[in-house]
Amino acid sequence: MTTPRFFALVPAAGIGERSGAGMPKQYVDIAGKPMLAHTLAALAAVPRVAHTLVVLSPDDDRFEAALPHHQGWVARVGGGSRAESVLGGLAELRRRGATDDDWVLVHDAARCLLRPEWVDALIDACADDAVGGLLAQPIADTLKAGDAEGRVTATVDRRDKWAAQTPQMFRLGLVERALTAMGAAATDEASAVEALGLAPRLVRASMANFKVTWPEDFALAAHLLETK
Ligand SMILES: Nc1ccn([C@@H]2O[C@H](COP(=O)(O)OP(=O)(O)OP(=O)(O)O)[C@@H](O)[C@H]2O)c(=O)n1
Ligand SMILES: C[C@](O)(CO)[C@H](O)COP(=O)(O)O
Repeated sequence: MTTPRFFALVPAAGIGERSGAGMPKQYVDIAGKPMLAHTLAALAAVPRVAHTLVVLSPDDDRFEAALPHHQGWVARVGGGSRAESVLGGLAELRRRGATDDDWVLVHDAARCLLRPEWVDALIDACADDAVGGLLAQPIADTLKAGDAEGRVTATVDRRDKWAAQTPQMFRLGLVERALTAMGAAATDEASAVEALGLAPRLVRASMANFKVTWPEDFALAAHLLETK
């Protein structure tokens, strides 16, 4: 049996509607570079990652101008949901030689605060795991359920709750089967794997690995990148 390799897959085919940026948020300039460039630089600094594949929308006409010196793998195989974009990327990894047993670390383009040491920690924790796992943060705040009027309907027991982050690391064959079965309803890879009856490993991460989602997140990300 050949030694499994580690590939990173970065879905970057979203439109960033919640960000209010008026353009796909992965191309918004943060601390002097497009958000996506920060994300890719962190993954490129992990020697165990053999290749990183960026998944763009088939309509993307910004990538080459935004990242003119990029030399890594890029494919315009994104879909209408994050899960479809990841599935398109997995098929592309196969076309480029990846096989069922290789590990794939799926990481949101929008988590541009990623640090190489967090990726290494995930790989160290999961490389010998039968299922795989994800970076995640135990919930520190009291957790509320709310209704459409913005009123609390319940306080949710937070003791076993974690906020899922990325990268999420699974074998190519497993994550492809899981996402194919669950489809667009899968908001992350782990939930699709869970639906197969498996229990991904939770690897404690940092709050700083947050996903730039809302308009105010750009300033926070810029501050953290400028002061790191
Ligand atoms: N059809 C999609 C939707 C999302 N993504 C990617 O999945 C990651 C996480 O998604 P999210 O933060 O929700 O990004 P957007 O979908 O762009 O944002 P929004 O939901 O606000 O439109 C992002 O890197 C985004 O580019 C993708 O590749 N393909
Ligand atoms: C994958 C993810 O970042 C884990 O928290 C999250 O589920 C993505 O959700 P989004 O609605 O696509 O931003």
